[in-house]
Amino acid sequence: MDTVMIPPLVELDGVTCGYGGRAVLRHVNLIVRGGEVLCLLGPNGIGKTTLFKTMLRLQPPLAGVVKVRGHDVARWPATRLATEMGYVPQAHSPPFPFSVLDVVTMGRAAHLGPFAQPSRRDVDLARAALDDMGVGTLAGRAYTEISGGERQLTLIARALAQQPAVLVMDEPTSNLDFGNQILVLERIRALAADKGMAVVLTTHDPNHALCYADRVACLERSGRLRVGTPAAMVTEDYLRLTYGVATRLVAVDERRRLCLPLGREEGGTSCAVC
Ligand SMILES: Nc1ncnc2c1ncn2[C@@H]1O[C@H](COP(=O)(O)OP(=O)(O)OP(=O)(O)O)[C@@H](O)[C@H]1O
Repeated sequence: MDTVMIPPLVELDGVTCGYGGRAVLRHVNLIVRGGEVLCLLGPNGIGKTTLFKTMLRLQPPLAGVVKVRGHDVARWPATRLATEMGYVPQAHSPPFPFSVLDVVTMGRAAHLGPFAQPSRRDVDLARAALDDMGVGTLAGRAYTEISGGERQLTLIARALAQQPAVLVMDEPTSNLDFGNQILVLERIRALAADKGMAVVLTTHDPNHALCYADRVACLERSGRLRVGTPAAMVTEDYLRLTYGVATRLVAVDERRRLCLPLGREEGGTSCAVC
C-alpha cells in the first residue's frame, strides 16, 4: 500500500510512557494511517502494552502528545475517543456473567446516546460480528463460561461491532488455534484494505508480521522504535539480536518470506529486562 498521500489517523509525537513517573519508553514518534496494518514487535516486558494503553488514553503520557486526526486526544471526551479507537486487550476478566452477545453489543456503547438502549441494528451488528469470527453459536452463553480462545474471538467481535477507525489489538492471536489465527489475521487485512481501517497489533510470531503487516515497528532493547517494511525490519540479524535465536528467512514465493527458527544462540535472552 502506498501510504504517503494518506493523512495520519494516529500520531505519537515525542511520547514518553510508563508508570508512577518511571519511563518505560522514551520519545516515541509514530504515525499510523488508515488502510494499513502495522505490527508492533518486541521482547516480553519491553513496553508494547504500555505504549498501547498510552495511545488509547488509558494512562496519560509522561511527556509528548497522542493525536487522532490531528487532535490531541487528552482534550477529547471519552465517547469521542471510543468512536475512533477500538481495543482488544490481552486479557479480560469480566466481573459479571454477561452473555457473549451482551459483551459484543457493549462495543456499540460509544455510538449510543447517554442512557439509550442498544437498537435492533446494534444487536444485529453484534450478531454479525460474532458470525464473522465464527462464534455466532456462542451468543447466548455466559462470557465467564467460555474458553480463552472463545473469549478472544468474542473480544475481537466486540471491537468489530464498535466499527472504529483505528483498531488496537494486543496479541489478538495468542490463545487461538492455527485456523483461528489465520481467520483473524485475514479479517484484519480485509478490514484495512476494504474499509480503510488502521490496525495496530502486537504479536510474538515474526511470521505474522512478515505475512500480514504493511509496516513493522520494532521496539529495541535500547527503547528505540524503528519502523519499516516487513522485509526491512524482520531480518535474521534482528531476530538474533532481539530474541537470541538463529533463524533462516525462506522465500515462499515472489512476495512472501517466512522465518524458520534454527535454535537459540549461546547466551541469548528474549526478555527486555533480563
Ligand atoms: N501497572 C504497572 N505498573 C508498573 N509497571 C508496570 C505495569 N504494567 C507493566 N509494567 C512494567 O512495564 C514494563 C513494560 O510492560 P508491558 O506490559 O508494556 O510490556 P510488553 O512489551 O507488553 O510485554 P509482553 O510482551 O510480555 O506482554 C515491564 O517492565 C512491566 O513490568
